[in-house]
Amino acid sequence: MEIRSTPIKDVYELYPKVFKDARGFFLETYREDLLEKHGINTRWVQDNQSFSVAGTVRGLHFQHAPHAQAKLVRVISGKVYDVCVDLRKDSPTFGQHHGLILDGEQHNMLYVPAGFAHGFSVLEDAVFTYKCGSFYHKASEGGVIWNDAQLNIDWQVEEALVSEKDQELPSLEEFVKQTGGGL
Ligand SMILES: Cc1cn([C@H]2C[C@H](O)[C@@H](COP(=O)(O)OP(=O)(O)O[C@H]3O[C@@H](C)C(=O)[C@@H](O)[C@H]3O)O2)c(=O)[nH]c1=O
Repeated sequence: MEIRSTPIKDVYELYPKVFKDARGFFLETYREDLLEKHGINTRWVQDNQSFSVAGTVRGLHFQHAPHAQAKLVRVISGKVYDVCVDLRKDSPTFGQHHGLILDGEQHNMLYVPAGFAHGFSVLEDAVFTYKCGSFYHKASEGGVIWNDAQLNIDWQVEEALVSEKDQELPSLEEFVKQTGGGL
């Protein structure tokens, strides 16, 4: 597995080695020792899975401290454009995002630290799965609107299918006011 740093500190892309043969393929989907080499010592406590039709956008989500979640995200089948947004107060890259294609061919992953909002758009019907470093805590859920003008994320979908809950998320500007500058 190759772990690559990104323009945003503490965010990593992971590319597992995929062994293909006549039966199909094999890959390691999680290696604690390799993540530890990058200072990632997250104790993963919850795994989630969702399925989304093409055109869906889920996000941008986070949980407030003390229930903030690191996430290790990947696609089992299909293709998404996955995005994390740096919302760490005082981070030099606050408000910047990192996006990449995750798909069921490369089986690549993104490590999203706590302090980031996360979301994805679905380019081909996708089964999405992720590990979480903290349990789901409904009262701590927060987010930023997916199509925020300041964030200016190119989601690569024409007509986005977005949940009612996600349509009501605040803008980045409102989020900054509410939180006094970030997470
Ligand atoms: C996230 C989550 C949701 N749920 C429930 C709440 C709700 O009734 C139903 C669907 O929840 P949502 O609409 O929030 O699901 P979804 O929009 O897929 O939420 C997820 O989006 C991506 C982008 C993330 O980064 C995740 O952390 C998570 O926030 O599932 C749980 O029971 N446990 C969980 O951990």
